[in-house]
Amino acid sequence: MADSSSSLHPLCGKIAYKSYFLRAVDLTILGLLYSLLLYRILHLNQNDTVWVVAFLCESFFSFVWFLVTCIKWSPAEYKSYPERLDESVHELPSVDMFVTTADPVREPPILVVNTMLSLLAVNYPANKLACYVSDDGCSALTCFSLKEASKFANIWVPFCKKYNVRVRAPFRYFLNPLDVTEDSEFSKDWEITKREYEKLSQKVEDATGDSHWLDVDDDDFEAFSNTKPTNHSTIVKVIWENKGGVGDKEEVPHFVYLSREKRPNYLHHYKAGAMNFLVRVSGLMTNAPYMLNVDCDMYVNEADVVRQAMCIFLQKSMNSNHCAFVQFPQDFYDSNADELTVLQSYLGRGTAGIQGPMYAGSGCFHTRRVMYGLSVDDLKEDGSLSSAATSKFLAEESLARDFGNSKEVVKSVVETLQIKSNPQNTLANSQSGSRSGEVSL
Ligand SMILES: O=c1ccn([C@@H]2O[C@H](COP(=O)(O)OP(=O)(O)O[C@H]3O[C@H](CO)[C@@H](O)[C@H](O)[C@H]3O)[C@@H](O)[C@H]2O)c(=O)[nH]1
Ligand SMILES: [Mn+2]
Repeated sequence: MADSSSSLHPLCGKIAYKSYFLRAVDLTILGLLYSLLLYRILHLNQNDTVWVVAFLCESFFSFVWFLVTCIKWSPAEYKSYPERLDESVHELPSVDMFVTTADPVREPPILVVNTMLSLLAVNYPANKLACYVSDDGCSALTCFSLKEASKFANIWVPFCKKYNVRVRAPFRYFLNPLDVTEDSEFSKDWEITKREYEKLSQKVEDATGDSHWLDVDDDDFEAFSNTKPTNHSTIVKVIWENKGGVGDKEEVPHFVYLSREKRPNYLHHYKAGAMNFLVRVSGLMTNAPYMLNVDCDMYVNEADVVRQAMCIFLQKSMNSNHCAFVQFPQDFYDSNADELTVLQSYLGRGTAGIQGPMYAGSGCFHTRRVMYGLSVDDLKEDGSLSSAATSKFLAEESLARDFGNSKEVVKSVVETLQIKSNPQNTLANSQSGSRSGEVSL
């Protein structure tokens, strides 16, 4: 699907931050720690409990410092060049974007709406993206808010792309007042978009306080009647389907609301269970080879995020199977998260220099094949399955054991494992009969 020419300009590069001075500092501290331990051992008096406890604590700290020194030894960072993507990749691959939410009170719908809007507005061909929101709260209010937000998306997404807005979550973007010296067309558009966002927020707020809107004769919310968050059938709703042509900037990506079946006495496995469900449903609907997961209380703060991830996945100077996931660092605006910055800049860069970053949950792109259990050893140079892997993964029994009885899901898994591009089904078809748990998962 994606093909990159033997371009002289790489799509990404690893920047090393090796520093002999920092290495010397780390080694000196390590040396001092070990001499302290030696001193403790030489003067160890079995009866002095305090001395023994101090020795044990210092031993532990020295061990941790040894690990930290190893991790920080060759720090590095990956830099991507998304501006080179179009010249070296003929056709960008599709990406399924997953948002998980669980509770409309702890995670207010306007938050989820902002996460989803920031994802819909990223710089990437809209017909290559699909956004799926999994709602473990089975909340009609969340569904209603997302439906309203999808109307606003038709204004917000073109606005972001026209003016190359950096932060594409409206609640953050509109925190900054309009600079009056801006050109008039922009300020007019800005005012209109802001007004529309305020209308949307007001609608969501009104609906939160008053459930009368639920009585409205709207088929969309019928599925929520007589449901409890812990006891209900599957609900799948295609809120917006992208039917536009290739590269039309004004298009909004596919957008689907899901609430997986839950029953009392059945473990639902929290976010992991929701992700599992998202992978299966998206496999039936869009089956993109890449997927991104974002928690509903986060948003995309870099519009080029998908293109940046693709630079790393599609870098041809490396083996095409070299990369299983791309993890973006998380940033927090509402808490004092200095310790996270320290973690990211020291340990994050350190692990990036060794093999790659650690998986940290939200903000991570995975290849779908890796999610289905493949590893580099199962693949040939060209990315196809080795003969051992073919018999291991494609045998009927192992497919049934790992992916269940649904023939449709198994078919989509086989297509993914064999990298066969499936003919684009319309979302509405794949959703047929799904109103109350009839989807075959
Ligand atoms: O039954 C559940 C419970 C949680 N969630 C969702 O899972 C996500 C994470 O849950 P949360 O309770 O917010 O976990 P945190 O500890 O805040 O998040 C940390 O742990 C998450 C799970 O590993 C990672 O995704 C995050 O990046 C990491 O910051 C949220 O979007 C929730 O809505 C569900 O979908 N279903
Ligand atoms: Mn959280």
